[in-house]
Amino acid sequence: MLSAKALSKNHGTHCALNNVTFTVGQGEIYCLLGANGAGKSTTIKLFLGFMKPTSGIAEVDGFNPEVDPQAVRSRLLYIPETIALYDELTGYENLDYFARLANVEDPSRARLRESLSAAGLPADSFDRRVGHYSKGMRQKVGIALAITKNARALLLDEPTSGLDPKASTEFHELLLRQRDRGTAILMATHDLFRARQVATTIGLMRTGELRHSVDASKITTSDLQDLYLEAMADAV
Ligand SMILES: Nc1ncnc2c1ncn2[C@@H]1O[C@H](COP(=O)(O)OP(=O)(O)OP(=O)(O)O)[C@@H](O)[C@H]1O
Repeated sequence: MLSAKALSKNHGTHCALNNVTFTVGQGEIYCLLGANGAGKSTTIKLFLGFMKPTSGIAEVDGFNPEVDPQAVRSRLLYIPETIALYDELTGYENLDYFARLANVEDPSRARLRESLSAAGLPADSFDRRVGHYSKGMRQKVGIALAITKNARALLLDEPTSGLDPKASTEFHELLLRQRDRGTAILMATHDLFRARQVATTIGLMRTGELRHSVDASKITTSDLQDLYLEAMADAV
């Protein structure tokens, strides 16, 4: 579903991403781990078409965002560290607005409310202004949009940064549910322990390179931590 093929990105003489190749299939979670500046966000932005690769391709369901931006956008949902919502609108109104923007045809009230509920928002919050939502609740509106839109892939850039442990646990449980619906999930994170818990595959990045791609079911948290530290120490 998501396929990075020899993906490279330079900013002038600075190489942000160097020949990165990996795939994320339907029903898989691929977590990108790495120090600040390793190239995680760059990878995500290339799939979104927010920037153009210097070489290589970031394909979404066989579509290249440079060639078929509409086809790519209709398949993806992006959740950044802090999701941008209209604080003056309610959770329901935000979802309705963004669903229409995403070309969901005539999203019914019942469907939108079901999505908010499936994303773990309590019914009494649907009609409250989002300005009064916690950060965890705001991120859930993003998941509700993914559900409404039936997004085939989720791109997440440190989505649980700043969430308390309970909210973070809930959010990761939601991701597992989306995975089980067949969604392909690519997530940049600094949370090694959560990555080990939820990922199908973990990619360890440093200075623009994908140093290791690890089957999450075949590594202990302690071994992953050692591998991470080893890869990062190598960068110094
Ligand atoms: N628009 C830009 N112009 C120049 N350099 C950039 C630009 N965007 C990113 N970079 C550089 O590219 C490299 C990769 O950045 P990127 O944001 O992908 O890292 P990251 O792994 O997501 O880091 P973080 O964990 O801090 O979010 C960094 O050295 C960064 O400074």
